[in-house]
Amino acid sequence: MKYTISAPTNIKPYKVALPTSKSISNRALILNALAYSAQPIKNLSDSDDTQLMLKALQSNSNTFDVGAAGTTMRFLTAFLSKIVGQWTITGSARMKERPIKILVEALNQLGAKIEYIEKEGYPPLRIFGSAMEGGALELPGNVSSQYISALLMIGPSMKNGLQLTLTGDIISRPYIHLTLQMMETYGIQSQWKGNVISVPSGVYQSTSFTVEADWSAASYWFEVAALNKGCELNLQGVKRYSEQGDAKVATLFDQLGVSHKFSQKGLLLRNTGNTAKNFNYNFIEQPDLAQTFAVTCCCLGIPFHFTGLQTLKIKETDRINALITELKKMGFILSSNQVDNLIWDGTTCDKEETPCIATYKDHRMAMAFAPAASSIGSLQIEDPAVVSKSYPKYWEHLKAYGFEFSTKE
Ligand SMILES: O=C(O)C1=C[C@@H](OP(=O)(O)O)[C@@H](O)[C@H](O)C1
Ligand SMILES: C=C(OP(=O)(O)O)C(=O)O
Repeated sequence: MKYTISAPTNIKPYKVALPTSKSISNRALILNALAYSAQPIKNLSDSDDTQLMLKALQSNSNTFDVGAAGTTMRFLTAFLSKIVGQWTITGSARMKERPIKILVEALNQLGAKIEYIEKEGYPPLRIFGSAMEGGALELPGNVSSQYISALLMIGPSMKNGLQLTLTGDIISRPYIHLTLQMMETYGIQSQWKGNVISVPSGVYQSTSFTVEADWSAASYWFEVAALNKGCELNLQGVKRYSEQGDAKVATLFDQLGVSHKFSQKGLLLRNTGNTAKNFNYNFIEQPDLAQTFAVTCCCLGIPFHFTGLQTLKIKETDRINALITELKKMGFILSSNQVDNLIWDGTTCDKEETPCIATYKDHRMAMAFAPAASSIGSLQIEDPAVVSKSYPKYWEHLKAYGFEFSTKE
């Protein structure tokens, strides 16, 4: 299925009921389970990734399919390792290509027993769960922070707690801080000094928890504001002092012609039209924002140099190549060292008349490209249902704002 999306003809102020964060929801579900808490989590995300976590935690089966949900795969692998029994965990075809060896080796060193069912280093996994000893461990911090968050959350349940020494350049740090901060909400205080994180052995306390709105989802609305002259939006539910690293989107978009103001009524965005000449940024702490910025900068004609993208190749798709291929259809020639950067120096080529954007089973490809209809008139988005991974109501909200849609099978 494909959507053909056309730019809104009438720009009117719009209030966006943002979805809540899948990252926070999935941590809350694991911490609630570890705390044996019967208290409900308020505002739990309606995303596929969170619904898959919920289903797994409520299931009586010993086999789990987590689809394309990275956090669900990584957090559940650690969680199941400390529960006595034999478990199988699998996922989508792409999940079977996303590495998990660092986490598996760490868990095995801490006393778990995990085997690869198909390819060494990748899901599916067979987990023989048991009580874990814990203790000191060295772990690369430069591949995925999700391995670290997964280990930290089960740290208190290990006999000797956990002392993780992170090696290499630590990526996605805000997600690790988010984990530690949520563990503290559930009664366990850890320490992060230099590259060592220490978690004491202990017992989580049951608590009520409310999930806040998702700053990564908010980024697509900053893009809408940047690409529509006269645009005024009111984003509901985002916290000003959030632990979500993607909250950085608000100040970064100043350079892309969007002002923001926190008020009692919500976060107010306004198109100012004042844009920078170039945009250079290191996305090491906000990897999920890279696609939003690449598409916005191209549409605004702002050359860019992005660094810190070393995790993009192992996400839902190889996001570096997906961006290069799809932006070319819109007339923009990008380049990359195929490791950690993405550059647009302003070079253009002929644009396809109505570009048909492939989404590679990646929700963020669909969400980042759709607002580009405002700058090129119209475009097509393939497999639009992918957005349900983090933001199921995205299309409904874009329609309500004024984008026009037609469907093709
Ligand atoms: O912990 C989390 O909730 C996440 C961590 C990040 O992954 P990496 O640590 O693999 O970069 C991020 O890209 C992902 O969307 C969610
Ligand atoms: C990378 C992402 O998710 P995950 O790694 O949890 O699948 C994402 O949502 O952009």
